Amino acid sequence: MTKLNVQVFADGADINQMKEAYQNKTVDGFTTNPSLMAKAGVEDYTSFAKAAVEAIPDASISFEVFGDDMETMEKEAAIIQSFGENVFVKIPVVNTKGESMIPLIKRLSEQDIKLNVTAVYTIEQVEAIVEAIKPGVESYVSVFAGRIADTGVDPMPLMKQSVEVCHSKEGVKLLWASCRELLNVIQADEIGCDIITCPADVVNKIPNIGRDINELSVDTVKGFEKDIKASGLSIL
Ligand SMILES: O=C(CO)[C@@H](O)[C@H](O)[C@H](O)[C@H](O)COP(=O)(O)O
Repeated sequence: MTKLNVQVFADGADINQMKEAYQNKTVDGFTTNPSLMAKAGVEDYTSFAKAAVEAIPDASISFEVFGDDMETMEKEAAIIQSFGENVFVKIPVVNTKGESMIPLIKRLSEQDIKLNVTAVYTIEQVEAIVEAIKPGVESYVSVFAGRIADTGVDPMPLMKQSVEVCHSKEGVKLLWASCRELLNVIQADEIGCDIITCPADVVNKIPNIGRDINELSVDTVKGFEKDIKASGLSIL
């Protein structure tokens, strides 16, 4: 398989899938978010996070605050940070009212809290976040490339510029969020992006990287043949 420089994280909140990916060493780290936790049926945030950290004691794992104001987020950040050394606290760059969370990001980073700043869509946001982070504190900037692509806009120019800005500060890594397909892993790798977080279906396709495309026609018709046999259908 082609050697990747980009680190691949698993994006999800299914504890069994997370444990399996950790044990099989298929990914380098993990990210969760409130929507993924709801989808996975998480019933108790703290129990879920503690169980995840117990199962994954030494790989990066991000948990997001739920609050919508800086005071609540700051209290939640202290709790999330206490879950483990390998935990990154996800803070959105703005709240639901569109208010900037940059003052909080600066305050938390100054306390050496490892942050994953999320919901990032513009180079101005990337610049402000990187400016707010304390040099040397390991931190991620999560740019939602897939959701940008969902609007019909090519995210690549922003991702390339973001690599430059993030790497201008010691400790800051660019994280490609909302990955849509395996091709995004290759794109992230080629531009020098540090991390891409992928849903399980993309993680499962990683072994396909470097596969000989010439084999695919025969494989495809074999698949059709299998389904024809299973269906019992015939033309003649
Ligand atoms: O942790 C992060 C980003 O740091 C991720 O969980 C991030 O929230 C997710 O990749 C995105 O929310 C997924 O986006 P989408 O596929 O739902 O559009």
